[in-house]
Amino acid sequence: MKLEQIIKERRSIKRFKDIPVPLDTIQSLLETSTWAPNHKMTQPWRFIVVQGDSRLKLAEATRAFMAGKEKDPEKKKEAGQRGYNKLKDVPMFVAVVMDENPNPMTREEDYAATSALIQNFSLLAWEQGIGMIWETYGMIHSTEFREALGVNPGEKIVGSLHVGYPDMIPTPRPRKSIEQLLTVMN
Ligand SMILES: Cc1cc2nc3c(=O)[nH]c(=O)nc-3n(C[C@H](O)[C@H](O)[C@H](O)COP(=O)(O)O)c2cc1C
Repeated sequence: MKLEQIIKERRSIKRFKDIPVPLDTIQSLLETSTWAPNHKMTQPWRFIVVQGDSRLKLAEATRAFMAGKEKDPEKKKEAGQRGYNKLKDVPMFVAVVMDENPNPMTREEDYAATSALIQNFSLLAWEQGIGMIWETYGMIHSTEFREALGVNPGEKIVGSLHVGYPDMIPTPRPRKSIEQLLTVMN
């Protein structure tokens, strides 16, 4: 596949086949992804892969987080179960974690570099038939989720990537035309 085709055909995937993703493939794709541009070469990232039974830890953390947002006991249970169900069948999670640099400008540049890394990863995976969705749902900021992943104070979860072999590839949402977006200054 040409790069142009990979960029255009990649989609965010929410439904996955019940097939595990090989860890060595993911490790190799992450290694390649780290060749992202990075001002001052801070390399602020690390990765936490969650597979097998450990996935249920994240599902349980999500149950606790979602339940905690409701007051009514019945709604609590339902919200918790919805949260649990959203995560329980995800074949693999890759949490991309970034050091939060005390300098705000470096922190912003680090976030940009980490985002470039995630896009690298997503495109490389797509080339191998592996799909993902970059999730920034509320619980990535919660104590429950952070503790379940072993994320330290001073670290930001930039994305919880749900990774697996696509079961359904959604129709793309249209992009603005380049004519709308481009200003040329001669
Ligand atoms: C920083 C970032 C955070 C995202 N967080 C979520 C999310 O929490 N939930 C979700 O459904 N999609 C999330 N997405 C995926 C977007 O919804 C998706 O990229 C967009 O709808 C375009 O679809 P496509 O990726 O298939 O082209 C996120 C994307 C980015 C870049």
